[in-house]
Amino acid sequence: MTAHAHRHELYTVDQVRALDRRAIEQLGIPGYELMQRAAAAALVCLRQHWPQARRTAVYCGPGNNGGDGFLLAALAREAGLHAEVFAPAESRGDDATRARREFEHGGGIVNAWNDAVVLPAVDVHVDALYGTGLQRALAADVAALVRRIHATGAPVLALDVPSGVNADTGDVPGEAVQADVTVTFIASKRGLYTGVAPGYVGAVQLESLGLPETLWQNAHGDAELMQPWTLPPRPRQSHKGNNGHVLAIGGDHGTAGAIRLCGEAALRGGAGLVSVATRAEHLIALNSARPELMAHDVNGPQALEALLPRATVLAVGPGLGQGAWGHALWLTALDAHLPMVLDADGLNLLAQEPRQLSVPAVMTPHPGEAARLLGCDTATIGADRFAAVRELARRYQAVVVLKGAGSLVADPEGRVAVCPWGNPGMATGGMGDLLTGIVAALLAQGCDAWQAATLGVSLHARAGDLAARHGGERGLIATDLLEPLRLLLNGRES
Ligand SMILES: NC(=O)C1=CN([C@@H]2O[C@H](COP(=O)(O)OP(=O)(O)OC[C@H]3O[C@@H](n4cnc5c(N)ncnc54)[C@H](OP(=O)(O)O)[C@@H]3O)[C@@H](O)[C@H]2O)[C@@H](O)CC1
Ligand SMILES: Nc1ncnc2c1ncn2[C@@H]1O[C@H](COP(=O)(O)OP(=O)(O)O)[C@@H](O)[C@H]1O
Ligand SMILES: [K+]
Repeated sequence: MTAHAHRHELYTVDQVRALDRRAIEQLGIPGYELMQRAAAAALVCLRQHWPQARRTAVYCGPGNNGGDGFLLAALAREAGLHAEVFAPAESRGDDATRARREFEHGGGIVNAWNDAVVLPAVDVHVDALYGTGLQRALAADVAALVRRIHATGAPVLALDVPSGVNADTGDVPGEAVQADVTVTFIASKRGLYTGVAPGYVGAVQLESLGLPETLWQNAHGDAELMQPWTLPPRPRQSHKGNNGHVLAIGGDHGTAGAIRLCGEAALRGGAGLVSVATRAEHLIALNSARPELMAHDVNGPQALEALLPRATVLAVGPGLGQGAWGHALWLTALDAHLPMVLDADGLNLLAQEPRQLSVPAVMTPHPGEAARLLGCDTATIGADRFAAVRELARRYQAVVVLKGAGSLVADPEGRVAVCPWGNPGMATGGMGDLLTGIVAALLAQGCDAWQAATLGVSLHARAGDLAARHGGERGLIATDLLEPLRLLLNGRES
């Protein structure tokens, strides 16, 4: 393991607990010392982010997260800051109880919390209510406290995890603290990076608490955080035949846009040739809008079969529909045994008619499509996106992208990568069609399914961020991503 390689790894709560135990038992560092180090690191973080802050309020829960908070308050007082502590519950456990006493022995006062308490005017609120031990939705009185904290408008530093966020899954079963900064200890918790959690964590800062690198050796996480990379430059002698031929299949009546976006993204993703198999009525518009696309009138399976021998990768689904035309093309495409990306109605048809996919295959469901494929509702998908994406990959023996904030990619063996890029400007029609085209183009250029899916997701999300940086999130449209995508693909923008 290279230095700090664990920083790219994401851990489950159980794995984090095992690391804590390892630090205590194998390195001989007592839990209370870890708590002291966490508090010290949190104070440094607070002063870095809010150097002018003089008045703070620290909200301490019953467990060790609350213990971190008491010790932070004690250190803040020693450093000359005003730190007012509110504890909605009694402390439990030796370390948390000891931390509370240490704060009180230093002259600190612990204010009980009830609805009548008036929150002081502070520069920063510190959330030490719950960390990795959160078991369920915040109780009504704590949820009310959280709302009152937010209503003050002052910034919030969350210790380890914003309270109310499930650090394992990224789910928020009730109310949660909306942090500006989350300082997280020892290891990155996987739940902070996907689903609704990214809306609560703010900037995440990992503090390793001075623990030696040996702690993480042979203690791999459950998932990996994607790192920015791209394909190497093309060989000078490259010709279009070396770069694959994507055949995009879709665009039923009224949905020509979806298949055009997919095709254009495959071109900008570097495919050597891109053909589109679609309805006759779309040909003129497609040809005039993007002459580089080879648009074919495909009225049924036979016409599609005629195109298959020249294709190296299929992109199946954007605008395909679920009618007789779409279904017939879908069956023909799946029987072709070519590498493929399956999206949109390609996935909806699969949900209705489950079958084995040829290898390599990449599936790109959003949570709604994932729910149809797994026969559950979208809330179940959101409650544990890691479990959902793994189950899809296992069941269909494909690489699966579960889209949405913090997109996940899983392979059938359970490997998972998490995308830290992307923004809400991308929540607009057509963005998914682009991803399908990009992943197909990468498969066409020789990537395996895992590489194509992870690189495709990362380039797509980073292109979204680059486009939003220039023009803002609202009003961002799918085609805005095509030029930044090309820059990123060629390593021209980081
Ligand atoms: N271990 C270490 O070495 C280090 C740990 N560190 C810190 O410890 C944190 C983990 O501490 P923790 O395990 O004590 O869990 P924590 O989140 O404080 O809560 C547990 C308490 O809350 C309760 N409870 C849970 N959910 C609830 C709910 N919704 N509503 C009401 N109650 C609820 C639960 O009670 P129960 O559900 O069991 O009845 C239990 O009493 C970690 O995030 C980090 O900050 C650092 O100091 C570095 C070293
Ligand atoms: N809030 C967000 N943060 C990050 N990425 C997002 C967000 N909303 C949408 N996206 C991304 O945009 C794409 C939307 O795809 P999809 O839902 O299939 O849209 P469409 O079907 O309209 O093309 C996905 O890649 C998704 O991850
Ligand atoms: K917290």
